[in-house]
Amino acid sequence: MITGNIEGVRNRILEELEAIFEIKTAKYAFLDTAIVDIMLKITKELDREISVLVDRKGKVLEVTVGDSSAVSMPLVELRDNKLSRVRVVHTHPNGNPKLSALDISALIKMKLDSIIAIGASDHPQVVMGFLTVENQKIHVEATTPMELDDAYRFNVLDRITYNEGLLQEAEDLEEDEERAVLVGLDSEDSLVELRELAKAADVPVGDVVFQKRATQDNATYVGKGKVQEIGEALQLSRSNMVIVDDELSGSQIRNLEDELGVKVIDRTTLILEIFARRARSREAKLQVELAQLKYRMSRLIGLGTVMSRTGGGIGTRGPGEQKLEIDRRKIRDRVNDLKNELKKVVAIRSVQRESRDQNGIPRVSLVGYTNSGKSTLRNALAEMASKDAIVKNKVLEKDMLFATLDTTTRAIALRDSRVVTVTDTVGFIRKLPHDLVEAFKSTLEEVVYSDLLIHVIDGSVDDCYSQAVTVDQVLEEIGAGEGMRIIAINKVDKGKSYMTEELTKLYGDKYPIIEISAKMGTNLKALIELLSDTLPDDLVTLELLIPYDMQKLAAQIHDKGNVISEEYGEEGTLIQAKLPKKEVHLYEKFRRGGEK
Ligand SMILES: Nc1nc2c(ncn2[C@@H]2O[C@H](COP(=O)(O)OP(=O)(O)OP(=O)(O)O)[C@@H](O)[C@H]2O)c(=O)[nH]1
Ligand SMILES: [Mg+2]
Repeated sequence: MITGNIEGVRNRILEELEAIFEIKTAKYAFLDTAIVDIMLKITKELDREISVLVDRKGKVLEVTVGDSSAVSMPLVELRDNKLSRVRVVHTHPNGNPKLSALDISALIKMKLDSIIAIGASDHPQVVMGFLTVENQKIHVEATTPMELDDAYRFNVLDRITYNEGLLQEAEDLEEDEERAVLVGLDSEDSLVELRELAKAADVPVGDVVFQKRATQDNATYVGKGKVQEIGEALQLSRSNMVIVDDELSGSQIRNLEDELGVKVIDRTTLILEIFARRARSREAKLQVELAQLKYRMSRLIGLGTVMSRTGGGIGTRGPGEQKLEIDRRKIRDRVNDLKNELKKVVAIRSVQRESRDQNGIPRVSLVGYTNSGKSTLRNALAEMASKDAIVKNKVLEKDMLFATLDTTTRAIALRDSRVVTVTDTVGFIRKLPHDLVEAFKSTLEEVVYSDLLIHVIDGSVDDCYSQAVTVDQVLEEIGAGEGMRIIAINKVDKGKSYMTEELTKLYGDKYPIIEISAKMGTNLKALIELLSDTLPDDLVTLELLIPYDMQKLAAQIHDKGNVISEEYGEEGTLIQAKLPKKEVHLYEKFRRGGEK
């Protein structure tokens, strides 16, 4: 009996198909040539797919008209790690032998021995897909398209029994782990970065699909054909999630999810997710949650407008719409709570900042593209020049994006015993969602109020120039474009990209440039020297008379400042010295001529 979509199919054709049941296929071959001939002939006549179910002995169990997913499974018990002992061989009327997303999902779901597609054209080619095991996971392997003759010579049985062996040996096959297919339009570079972002969020990447086009498709971001390709990539790489390289509207997300049947998230959502995982201070956590909620709300509104445009008739305020309303209200409430809490935290912080201001300690901030080595540099400087042990508090330095989410400040000592604070900041990144720049403004406020910025650049990558420009843009945007700056070209131990020359052209006239390796400690002393030279001198010249019974104090002055002259008088030692401004109050009682 022929199954499937046989409506309107003439008896003559059905009879020809019936003949397939009588033809036995040799054990090792994928299908007998006579069967393939009939399948190809009828596919052409009907312009429909013909599908044949064959068991491992070469016996045909079913012949179906229509797509292969319509094949009904024989009653085979599918125990774990065992294949179904049947394979599906079918034609593709469009002539393309490549396995479709449906083919692959049938292979996996029915644990078929194999799925084999024959492109029905004047020059038919064959692709075979098999289940195998890779890294403790079920994996689909597909052959490249073969000529029919080669396909007949291919020993399918060998391959199947070998793979089944692998399946049986494998214990605890992991299946439900998240894995993503990345999709982008912009540039391949941007996709490389998206891959790094996915890594930072601990999401393995199954495959990458790129479409060169200038604008997004309003409905599905990429074009129709690409959506199908994404579907295939999902199946082939066994991924269960799509990450898109741009911001999507609520309706784009919904359309893609409908068509692909997996979770779809956009670049911003991914970045927010990473921020959420890395945020450590109360303030950063609040800011991230706020940004996430705002973003989610804007997507909900997107959905809402779609609904109200299509609605207006029956059931305009159906359960879906009401739920959206409730969601929106809940989010709005939470946003207000967060904003209030954030205000308090920010108030506390500005008090802290004021007290630091009064200390008169110059502030240095490390800025730079993510992964440029800011945290490594801050640690190295702190270790080298810290005055007390408390400063040893190490920050996360990982080869991951956004290892640092909080601005973390440490004190270090310069020449002349001057102390400066060095603040590590969040790494910048291209296409930083605007909401996020807003949300992080108070974290970056530190940067705005800094006396000097050290712009750390990973000089080992060719992308360094455009990364530096991105950083400049963000600095401009937050109002930190002016002011003193040192350009630190980092990672020189890894070798310099030719693009560092362009950096010299860009910055050479404006800022001092120094090449360093934060990791190896190369040139860090010189960097501290440069800092001492570049920062405004906050030393004050004092004339002091120190009584002879207070020689400890005299020793301290030698320690902390630069002694210009020293005379021994009747009442004590007359010292002229440069001392840090903030310590002036310690010597108030002994001052002679006052500040100079
Ligand atoms: N070879 C080499 N690697 C370095 C150097 N400096 C930093 N790295 C490495 O680069 C990676 C990133 O360093 P981080 O200090 O975390 O970079 P970051 O700029 O703080 O990154 P974010 O906090 O994500 O913005 C780490 O694996 C470091 O070990 C260097 O001078 N040479
Ligand atoms: Mg860092």
